[in-house]
Amino acid sequence: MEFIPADIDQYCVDHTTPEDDLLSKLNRETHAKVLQSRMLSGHIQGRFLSMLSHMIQPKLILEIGTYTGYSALCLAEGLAENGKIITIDVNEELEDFVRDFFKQSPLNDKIDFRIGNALQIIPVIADAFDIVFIDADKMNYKNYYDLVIDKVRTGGYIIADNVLWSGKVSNPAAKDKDTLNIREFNKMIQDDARVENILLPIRDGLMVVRKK
Ligand SMILES: C[S@@+](CC[C@H](N)C(=O)[O-])C[C@H]1O[C@@H](n2cnc3c(N)ncnc32)[C@H](O)[C@@H]1O
Repeated sequence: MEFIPADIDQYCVDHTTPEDDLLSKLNRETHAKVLQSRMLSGHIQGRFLSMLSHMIQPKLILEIGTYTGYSALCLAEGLAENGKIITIDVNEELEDFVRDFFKQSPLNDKIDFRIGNALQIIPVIADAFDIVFIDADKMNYKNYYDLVIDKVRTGGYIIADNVLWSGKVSNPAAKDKDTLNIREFNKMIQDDARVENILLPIRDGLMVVRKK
């Protein structure tokens, strides 16, 4: 679902810094070779994640849901010197594809790509995160949030993707499991006194949360 008219969307694209060659190739190859290519963040959201990362200059980013690595590469662009991004995905079938793209990036040394279930990997990470990007299975968004909130430094950020779920969140007739999960997640954030938050209608909706 498009939230803004196609001509305005195109105008935004035309007035946004283009993807670099590697991201453009990754975008193309994901669409040509990988199932469910809609999951890739894409140009505008990728530039937004990169911009946020440059503003925050994080030392440590956690990404939950690598897919083909597009958003990991965008987030890595703003890392502080000696900064690192840990990105986790459960899908081992994509591992070679993703590692091949990471190796072509000058940021490869800053990317710690882990294959496995994020629910099991996050509890054994001891460091404090400056940014967490939640972009995996929707039924576990609340669990991911609970797992990371104490590991985010004060003043750090959690960003969650797809929180508008193609607009279904505001349609009372939509009662499928993922919609209910995302709705509950959004309410949980809205009611959490430990954070302040803004829901931005970028692509499928980004919830940006700052830990007080
Ligand atoms: C929406 S895609 C991520 C897109 C990517 N962040 C981007 O913007 O290009 C969601 C990914 O989450 C992964 N995933 C689902 N459940 C997971 C889990 N329990 N642990 C780790 N990754 C998981 C899927 O394999 C899939 O690749």
